[in-house]
Parts: sequence; C-alpha cells; structure tokens
Amino acid sequence: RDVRRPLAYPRFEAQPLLTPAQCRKVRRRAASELQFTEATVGSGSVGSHGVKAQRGSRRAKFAGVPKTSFFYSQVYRLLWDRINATNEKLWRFAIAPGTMEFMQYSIYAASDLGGYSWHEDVGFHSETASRALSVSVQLSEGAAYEAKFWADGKVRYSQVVRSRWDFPRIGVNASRDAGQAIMFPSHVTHRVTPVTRGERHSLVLWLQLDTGSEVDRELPAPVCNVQVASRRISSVNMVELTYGRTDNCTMQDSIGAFVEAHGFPAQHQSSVKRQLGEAMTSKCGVL
Ligand SMILES: O=C(O)CCC(=O)C(=O)O
Ligand SMILES: [Fe+2]
Repeated sequence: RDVRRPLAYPRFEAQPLLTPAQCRKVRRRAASELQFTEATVGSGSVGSHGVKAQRGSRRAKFAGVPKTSFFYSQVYRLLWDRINATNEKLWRFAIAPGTMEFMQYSIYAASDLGGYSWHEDVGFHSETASRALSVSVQLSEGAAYEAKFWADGKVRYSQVVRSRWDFPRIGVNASRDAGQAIMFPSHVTHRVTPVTRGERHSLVLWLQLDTGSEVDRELPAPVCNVQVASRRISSVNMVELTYGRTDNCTMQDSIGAFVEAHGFPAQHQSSVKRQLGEAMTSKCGVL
C-alpha cells in the first residue's frame, strides 16, 4: 500500500460528531448493556496480558464496545467516516476500517478522582505498538463535571498537549462540549485531569496502521434483526432488515426498500413500515 506524506500534521483536530441527544442515547444504552471493569494502565482493547491495575495514573471504569450490535455499529460507522475523511485531509496514515480496535467507553467519577495522567497511546509491545490515530468522543455535557488541574487549582479539562516535556506542562485544552470528537496521532501526549465533581463519560477508539491486507475491505453495514408479528401478514413473522448508511439511505428509505423487496401488498405497506420503524427504534436502537 502507498505511503503518503502528511498534508498537515496538527497535534489534534476537534470536530462536532454526535448531537447531545445522540450522546444521551449512547450513555443510556451503555449503562444498561455494557460490562464495566476497573481500568488498568496498558489495558487497551488488545494484548493486555499481565497488566496490573495502577490506580495512580488511570482512575476510571471502562467497558469494551461491541462492533456487531446494531446500535454501536452505527457509532463505529459514523466514527470511521469522519476519521477517514479527516485523516485524508491531514495526516494520511495508512488506516482502514479493519484496523479499528474495539472502542472503550470510560467513566471518570469524582468519587474516585477519576482521571488519566500524561501518557501516549502507542505501546512498545503487542498490537498497541501499531496505533496511529486516537479518537476521544466527549459523551458528557460540559456542565456535568468539573476537572481540576493539579498544580494551579483552576478548573479545566485538558486533553491533548504538544509534548510531555514542555515546561511548565502547558496543555491545549480540548473542547468539553458533548459530541465533540477529538482526533490525534497516538504518539501525542495527553491526559484527562482529575474529575472533582460529577462524572465524565467518553468513548475512545484507536486505529492501527494497515499492513496492506485491509485496504479494500469495507465496513459491514449495520444489521438490525427485527421481529414483525402481524395477523395481516401471517406468512411473515420474522424478517431481517438491513439498515446501511453506506449508500446514504435513511432508515425510512431502508424500510421502504425492504417492504418493496418482500412484495408486501400495497394496502399493508404503511402498517408494515410503521411496525418496522418502531421495532428498529426500540429494539435495535437507531442512533
Ligand atoms: O477519556 C478520554 O477522553 C481519553 C482517555 C485516554 O486517553 C485513553 O483511554 O487512552
Ligand atoms: Fe490515551
């Protein structure tokens, strides 16, 4: 695969990605569905053997985010589209959908003085050594937490810095707005200052360098399996609905195409569409 020079090399790039309502949905689902464990340093989503909890530098609860569930696959899809477009304009790392690691949902709580001190995401061992890009999505409202800088007592949230050797360690504060995606090369030093009130939730995703085999592989479309039980369509009580954003179709388009493809009689179509729409929203969870 071609190696290309960067067009620009910012230390980080922040963009709005999710709406506050989408952040609320992600938080609500995560609270009921994800399995949280105490974070350990070096406990990335890959190769974390023999790592002990080091509560000094990383104090958070985190959970891996499944790629195949319909709801989260929409988040992976949104993130990939944005990261890919941004990477093409700036760093031009050789990444591919297949080199996305599992996302981590992290919760930093004031009760814990939750935070993560200066570090880089590139490891020396295992697959973390192949990390090229990191992304952090702010899931909490800025007003939901306060984070205090150790030394000067001022309230701020500092995410990405120029270098850990800057003295004094002057950070560039990233946005605290819900839904912001902060993208940065994985070697850039960053931290999460200790949360002193409330809770901060974030989604972190790492992209590894593609060794060449992944470049043409597409991200699979999110698949939503919904049951449709209706006396009017007695021959069909289980249907599989594919909702893909790849061809820019909306959920309504996708339902329409499905109804047509399965030849539902015209007089039943609006009722089938309504039921499918409701089932997708409630069961599969449309972002
Ligand atoms: O929570 C964040 O925004 C960043 C966390 C982080 O730096 C990491 O998990 O490597
Ligand atoms: Fe990090």
